[in-house]
Amino acid sequence: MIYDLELMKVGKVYDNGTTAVAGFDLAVTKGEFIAFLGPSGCGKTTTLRMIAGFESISSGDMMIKGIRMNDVPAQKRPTSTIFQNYALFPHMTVRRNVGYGLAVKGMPKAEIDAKVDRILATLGLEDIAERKPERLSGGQRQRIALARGLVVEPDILLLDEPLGALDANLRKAIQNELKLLQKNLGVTFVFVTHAQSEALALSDRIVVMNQGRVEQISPPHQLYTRPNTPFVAQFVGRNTIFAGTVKGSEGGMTVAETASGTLAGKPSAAFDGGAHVNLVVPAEAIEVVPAQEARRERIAADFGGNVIDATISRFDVVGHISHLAVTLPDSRSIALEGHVEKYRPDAFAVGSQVVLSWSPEQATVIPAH
Ligand SMILES: Nc1ncnc2c1ncn2[C@@H]1O[C@H](COP(=O)(O)OP(=O)(O)OP(=O)(O)O)[C@@H](O)[C@H]1O
Repeated sequence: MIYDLELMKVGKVYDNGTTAVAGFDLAVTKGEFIAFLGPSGCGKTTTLRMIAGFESISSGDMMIKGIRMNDVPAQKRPTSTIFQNYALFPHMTVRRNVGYGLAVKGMPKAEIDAKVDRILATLGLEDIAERKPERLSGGQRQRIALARGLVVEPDILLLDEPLGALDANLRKAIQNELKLLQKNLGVTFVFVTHAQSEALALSDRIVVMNQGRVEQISPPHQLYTRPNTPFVAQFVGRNTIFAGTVKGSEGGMTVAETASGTLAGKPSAAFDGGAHVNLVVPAEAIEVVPAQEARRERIAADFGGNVIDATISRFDVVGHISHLAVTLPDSRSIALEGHVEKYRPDAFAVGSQVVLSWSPEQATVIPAH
């Protein structure tokens, strides 16, 4: 199979000796929307720049449509890049900004005009075609940058935090537009972000990076519900992690002994008895029951043994949502929420005892390291 983009053990060591990226493996099919997600400094931008050709590749191979690109200069690669600041030319009209990439390639004017008109129409920019970008809104400038990237008909569009300069509401609106546009055009997008909500909302698959390495590559839902590593469990979603050692297996679930008792979850790999593991429990999976109502054994039976005692340490109602904080016996605090009908203020007073439980299916057991 020929992929649109392939990274094979790609690495980057900067001249000062900094290893920014190591052993990066990824295969992207045509039309996929891929996000690189990770904390500042994890190597997302470096990887994007190596794909674009703005940064040399220190080791490994990078292929686009089966052709090795390591030594192909940036302007000869079938990629376009959109930067966070959009890098628009302030003195040029929108139309000239969008057509610039075609003009430098020496394309005849009539052909440029036809392509520019088409992309301006696709992005709803016809009405501002003769204006200059400095007089336009952030959202409009973002669309112009997108038009400029797409007009050259790249195989792969590379986007470096392209929504970072927009305010929260506009960001949401443009996210939806971007996703629709990408699906309609069928162009492969590789997108860098440190905002997990953006990666989860937009991508077909997310590459989570940490200290120059790939931690996990998964579709959003899987990444959110089934983290493979302790880093991903902490970085994505709202998970509580219980460290423990494996006792055995029961009905396909791994049972582990933890400081909070014997807990069970779905294994992410095969574990031997005694193996050090982390049991990852998403906040969404946790049920809170007042202790006086709680018939502990019944709940333990219903939830495959997963029961922990806790104390309510905060309770606020915002609109129709109750926001709870519960304190575990080991002093950790977990923030939870639910409809006010489910978590009623009178039943969950601050200081009252509660029982937390979750179904083992919804917890994931991962290696501790
Ligand atoms: N030109 C450079 N020379 C030396 N080191 C660099 C250079 N550019 C980046 N680095 C280092 O490489 C590592 C990865 O940086 P990179 O910019 O790729 O991370 P990032 O995940 O994109 O971060 P951010 O979200 O802050 O942009 C960091 O340790 C950074 O300090």
